[in-house]
Amino acid sequence: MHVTGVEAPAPLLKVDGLAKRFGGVVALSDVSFELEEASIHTILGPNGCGKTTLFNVIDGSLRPTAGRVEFAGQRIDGMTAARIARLGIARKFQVPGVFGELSVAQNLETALACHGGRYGVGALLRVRPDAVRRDELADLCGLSAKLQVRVSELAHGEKQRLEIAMLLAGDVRLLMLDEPTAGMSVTETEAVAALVRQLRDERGLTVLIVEHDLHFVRSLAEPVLVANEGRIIARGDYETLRHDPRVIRSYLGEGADA
Ligand SMILES: Nc1ncnc2c1ncn2[C@@H]1O[C@H](COP(=O)(O)OP(=O)(O)OP(=O)(O)O)[C@@H](O)[C@H]1O
Repeated sequence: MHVTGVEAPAPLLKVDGLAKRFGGVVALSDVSFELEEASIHTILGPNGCGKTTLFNVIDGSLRPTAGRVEFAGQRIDGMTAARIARLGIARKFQVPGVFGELSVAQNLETALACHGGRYGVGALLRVRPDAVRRDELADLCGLSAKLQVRVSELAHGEKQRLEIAMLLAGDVRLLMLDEPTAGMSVTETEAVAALVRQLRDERGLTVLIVEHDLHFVRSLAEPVLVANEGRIIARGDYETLRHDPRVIRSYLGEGADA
């Protein structure tokens, strides 16, 4: 619905006509979509459909062959990954990027010191940790009772949540998560879904997730983008999309009871 005279808010992320080729391989082809601020979207799609390439272009790891990416009204394709990160885009890879030999507290303090930007690497050890922010992040990822526990002793799901909290030590507006629930139990998966919703509801974060776990996508109950052969072929809520013949043909398969 469009109400005359009422401007829709500008999207936080705008992807327009994006294409990426690797020699003769077309990884992305005319991909366009927008993400509103404080929204959660999941990207579903078969292996090789271009999900990772899309993340790589958004976070500046790759330059697109054509098209543009705008973040908070600013064109970012072509910027370095470091500059894009400073603008407020954070990406979590599938394998938890945490320091196993350090405690939960030390991991969070390291992330805070790095994102502070005021300290050189050498000063990291001398800087007095911001205990208030550290404890706030520990609380966010549900690890307040495990601050002194060595991270290698945490469960897989706890490590994943810890890394998300570490990313939030910086000023993040868009969080990109690559299969955050891979290898998790149902309980752990639900804890990640709750955390993602909390980040959106309490911090106004925009979250873009690549995920194959349909239980997670379903329990999240947020809009889904379906990718196939380098294109976004459908967008909507999962309960509608799972009956869409294009989505069944390209991803879910006939007879899927997802
Ligand atoms: N650096 C590269 N050089 C050549 N081809 C590439 C490169 N990166 C990706 N591709 C190709 O681009 C296409 C999209 O790959 P991409 O990794 O983005 O898909 P994906 O949806 O993330 O797959 P998966 O779910 O398996 O991770 C594939 O055909 C892949 O082989």
